[in-house]
Amino acid sequence: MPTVSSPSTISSLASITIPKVRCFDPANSSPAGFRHRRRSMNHDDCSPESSVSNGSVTVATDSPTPPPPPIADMKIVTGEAGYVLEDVPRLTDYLPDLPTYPNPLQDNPSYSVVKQYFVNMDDTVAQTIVVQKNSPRGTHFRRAGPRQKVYFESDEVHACIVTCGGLCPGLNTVIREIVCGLHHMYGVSKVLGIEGGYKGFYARNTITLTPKVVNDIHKRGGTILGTSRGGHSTSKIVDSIEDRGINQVYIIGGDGTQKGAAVIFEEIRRRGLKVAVIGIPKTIDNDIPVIDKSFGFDTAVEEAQRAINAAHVESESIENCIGVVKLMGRNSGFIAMYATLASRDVDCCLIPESPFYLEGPGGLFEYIEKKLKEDGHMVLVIAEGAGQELLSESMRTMHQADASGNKLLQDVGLWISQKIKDHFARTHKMAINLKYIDPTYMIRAVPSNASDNVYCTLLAHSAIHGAMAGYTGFTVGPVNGRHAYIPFYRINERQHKVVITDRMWARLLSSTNQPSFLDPKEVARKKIEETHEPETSHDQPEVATAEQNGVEHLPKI
Ligand SMILES: Nc1ncnc2c1ncn2[C@@H]1O[C@H](COP(=O)(O)OP(=O)(O)OP(=O)(O)O)[C@@H](O)[C@H]1O
Ligand SMILES: O=P(O)(O)OC[C@H]1O[C@](O)(CO)[C@@H](O)[C@@H]1O
Ligand SMILES: [Mg+2]
Repeated sequence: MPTVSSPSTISSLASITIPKVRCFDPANSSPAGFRHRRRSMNHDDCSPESSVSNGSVTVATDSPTPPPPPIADMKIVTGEAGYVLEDVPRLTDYLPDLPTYPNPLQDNPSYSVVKQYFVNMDDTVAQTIVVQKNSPRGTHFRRAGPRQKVYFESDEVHACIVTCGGLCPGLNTVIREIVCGLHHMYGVSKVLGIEGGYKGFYARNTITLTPKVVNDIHKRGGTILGTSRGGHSTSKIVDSIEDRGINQVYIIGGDGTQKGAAVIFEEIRRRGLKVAVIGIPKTIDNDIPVIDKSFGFDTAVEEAQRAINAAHVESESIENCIGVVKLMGRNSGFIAMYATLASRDVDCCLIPESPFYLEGPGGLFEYIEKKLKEDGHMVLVIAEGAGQELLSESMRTMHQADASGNKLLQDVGLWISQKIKDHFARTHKMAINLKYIDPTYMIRAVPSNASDNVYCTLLAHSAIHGAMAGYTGFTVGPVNGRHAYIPFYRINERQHKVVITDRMWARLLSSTNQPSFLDPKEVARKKIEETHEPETSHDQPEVATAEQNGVEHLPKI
C-alpha cells in the first residue's frame, strides 16, 4: 500500500527530482478550513507586467518561474520498488468536510455502455516507460478520467474559461468541448467565457457559453474569447472569481499562463475557496515539459509544409536560388525540426538550441556554397529564436520585452537573408537569388486539423472529470499516451526544448546532411550536461523502446 511520505523520506529518494524548496512558513500554509474572508491582499501581484509599462520595456525579463510549493504542500506518495506518485491537490486538502455525490455519468445512456467507465482511484501513469529489470518504478502522475464520486452537484457548478498568450490551432475546439462536455456529461449549464485573457477577469466583458453558442467554433482559427499577454493581477483575478461565484476555472495557455494559473490556485487555496483551478496547456512551440506534445502543434507543422513547399518550388525553378523560411519557435525549435523532418525538401534547419556560425570552414556559408554547386538550389528553415546571439553581436540590441515579460526577438529571417546576400555579393563566388518566406502567424491562425481536434476533446474531457472529482491546481495532458493530472510545479519548473544530443536531432542532421556546427568537445560537454537533466533521461530511452520494438512512432517531442 502506498504511503504518504514525510519530507525527509522525499529528499532521500534518488529516483525523483524535488525542486529546491523554499523555507516552509507555517503561517503561510494552507488554511485549516473553509473561510469567507477575502481581499486582504496586496503582496502577490506577481505579473511580470508590474515591472513594465505599455507592454514594451527596456529590460528583457522572461517570465519568472513561481517558486515551487513548500515541500509540505507537495503531495508525494511513495510505494514499493521505488514507486513515487507526484499527486495533485484536491479541494478536500483544505476543505476536508466537502460532501460527495454519485457521478451523473453513471446514468448517461451514451457512457453506460462502457465496461469499466470510472477510473480506478489508484490508477497512475508512469513518467518513464522504458525500464530495465532492476529499475525503480519511478515517478507517476494521477491518471485522468471520470471518478465514481464527484464534489460538485450539476446545478452548483459555475465554470469559466479563459484563453491567454499567443494563438494556437485548437483553442476554439478546447472551449467548445469544455462547454459541451460539462453540459452533456455532467448537466452543467452555467459556463462563462472570460474575454481577452487574464486581464478580462477584471477589465472586460464575459460571454455566456452554451452548446449552441459554441457549436461551430472548432471550424474557426483563433479563440472566440480573445486573448492577451500581461495583465496578470492575482488579487483582482481571484476577487473577480469570488464575486462572480465561479467555482471551476479552466485556464488555457502556454508556459506563462500555467505559471499564472499556479499563483491563482495558491491564492484560492489561501482564501479557502471551493474553486477548482485547471490548466490546459497550449503552445504551438511545444515548449511545455512532461506532456507528450501540445495541441495545435501538429496542425502548425502541417501548415508550415505549405511555406516550405513554396520555398522549394521557387528555389528549384531559378538558378542558384535559396528559399529561406522562418518559422515560429521562440526558445524551442520543435516546429522547425518537425516541419523539416516531415518535408524532406529542407537542406538546412537552424533552431535556438543548436548554435551555428556563418563564416569559415564548417560554417553556414560554406555549406550553402557546396549545396548550390551540387544542386543549384537549396531550402533553409530557421526558427525565430535561432542565432539570436549572432544578431545581438551585429545589431544594436534593444532588449525589449512584451507585456508578459517575454523577450522580443530580432527578425532572424530578414537578418540571415541579408547576410547570405552580402556574403555572395562580397565574395563574387556566384550570383544567387534568394526568396524569403515568413509565414509566421499563418501557421498558428488556422483551425486545428482532425487529429488535433480529437486531442483537444480528450484534453477538455480530462480537465472536466478532474474538476468534478475535486482535483485542483493541476495541468492536464498526455504522458506516454495516457492523460494525466500533473502538478503545476512540474509543468513550470523548466521549458521543454529540443535535445540536440537525442536521436531525433541526429535524424534531422542525417536527413538534411547539414553540418552540426558543433565541435566534438562541445558535443561531449552537451551530452554530459543533458544526461544530468531529468527530462532528458526520460526522453532518451523512450526513443530506444520504439526502435527496439521496430516501431517507428513519434517519440516524446
Ligand atoms: N510568472 C508569471 N506569473 C504570473 N503570471 C504570468 C507569469 N508569466 C506569464 N504570466 C501571465 O500569463 C499570461 C500569458 O503569458 P505569455 O504571454 O507568456 O503566454 P504563454 O501562456 O506563455 O503562451 P505562448 O507563449 O505559448 O504564447 C499573461 O497574461 C501573463 O501576464
Ligand atoms: O506576436 P505574438 O502574438 O506576441 O506571438 C509571438 C510568439 O508566440 C509564439 O507563437 C508562442 O509563444 C512564439 O513562437 C512567438 O514568438
Ligand atoms: Mg510562452
